[in-house]
Amino acid sequence: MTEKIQRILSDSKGARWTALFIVAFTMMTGYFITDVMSPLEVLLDKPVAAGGLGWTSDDYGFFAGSYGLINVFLLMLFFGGIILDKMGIRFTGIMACGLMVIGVFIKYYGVTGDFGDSRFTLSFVNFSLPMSAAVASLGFAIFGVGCEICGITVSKIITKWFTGHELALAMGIQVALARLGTAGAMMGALPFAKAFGGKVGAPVLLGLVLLVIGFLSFIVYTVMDKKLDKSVEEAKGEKEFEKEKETLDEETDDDFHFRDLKYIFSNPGFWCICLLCLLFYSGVFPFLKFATKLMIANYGVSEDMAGSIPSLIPFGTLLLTPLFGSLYDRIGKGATLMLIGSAMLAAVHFIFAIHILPYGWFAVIIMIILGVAFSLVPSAMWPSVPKIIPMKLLGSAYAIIFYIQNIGLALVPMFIGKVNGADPSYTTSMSIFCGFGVAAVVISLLLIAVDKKKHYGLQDANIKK
Ligand SMILES: N[C@@H](Cc1c[nH]cn1)C(=O)NCC(=O)O
Repeated sequence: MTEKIQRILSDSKGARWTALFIVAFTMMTGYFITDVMSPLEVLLDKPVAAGGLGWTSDDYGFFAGSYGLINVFLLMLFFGGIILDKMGIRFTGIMACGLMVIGVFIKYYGVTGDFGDSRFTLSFVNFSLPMSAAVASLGFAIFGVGCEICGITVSKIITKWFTGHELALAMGIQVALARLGTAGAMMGALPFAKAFGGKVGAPVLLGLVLLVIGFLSFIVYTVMDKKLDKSVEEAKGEKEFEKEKETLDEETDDDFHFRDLKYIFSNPGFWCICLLCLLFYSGVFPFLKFATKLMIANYGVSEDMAGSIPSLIPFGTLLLTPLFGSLYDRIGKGATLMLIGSAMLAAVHFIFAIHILPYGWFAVIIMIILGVAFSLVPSAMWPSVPKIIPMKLLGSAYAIIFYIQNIGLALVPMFIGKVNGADPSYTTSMSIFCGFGVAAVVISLLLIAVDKKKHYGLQDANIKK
């Protein structure tokens, strides 16, 4: 038995954890860029003459939501999943990293170029943005395509290496490292920009450099991926082994057929996860984009410290996501973890909406609770997908989930930007975020019921004894 277990590369603990850390680093640099401008709203809305970019809260909302625009309206994420299942991990990963770098380059040009007073206008839909916001949004939208496709690729990579091992722990650690990127951006971007004379471009340039290093590390991963495939091929010759590693063997790119997608679309558990993902993440990522200014406006936190409080959310998840992931691996109860996380999300946003205790220390406590919620749901949600969907369709399944999630990531910030313009007290926007939490609770309950009926095993441990 032991002899057989050593036969493919992913059975080596060292090899699979090395692979994980390499791709997790790439994702971390992507997450840094995703949120590098989130704490900078206070600089962006200063007039051009005062060193800002003269964006309104509406302009900023559009920019924040532009991340998901191409993914949603050009169905890029959907195609990304199919490309992943058809063309494989190495091709798709490199393509995604390339898109991220191009996108950030354009975004950097958007926030540093001299556009004077020029505006980008679509008069037939009554739409107008400062040119800097339009160019930065275009870059962010291209980056968003790359980052999301890279995300589904990394999820598939982890499933490929960790199925039958510490799958949820590995996914938890990847997400935790990604959050380190978010936390670094939330904490560091504003002080870094200020250190460079309040220049918004400085932290973006830093992100660009990190991203290029992340791209290089993905290229290193492709060497490991090739070696894993080779070891699987070699092991395939042995019938007995083939049977044992059925799941991994299924993952040959030739096995993907479009007609199989109906298996995904007709799966009720899959739809519950999609909806839960849309609702839960709409209550977290878009909230992060506005949280720094909320701290200044409603909790009297100084501009320099304001980004640090929301950064507690991703920082909290650093330890907790792997911890809850490991709990799921060993004890199970994945659907229950998602329910508890959703309930906490609703409670936190309710507290923000009703403005009780407007002190910085109280905001810190609430952010920590949100950090726990933000650990519970992802640590259980992402490793639950392979329990519902077979390996050969996993790329497409993650892509569809991310696609639906991106509808929220694109539209919610745009909507909230407008809402905050009309109601700067944040009561309306926080009530909307609370509504997402309540709806997520309802879907989590539904998921528990569907799991009971269909026996997906979401409440079962992942590690087979
Ligand atoms: N689809 C991503 C969203 C994202 C945010 N920043 C970069 N990508 C996602 O949901 N990833 C999983 C997670 O829990 O962060």
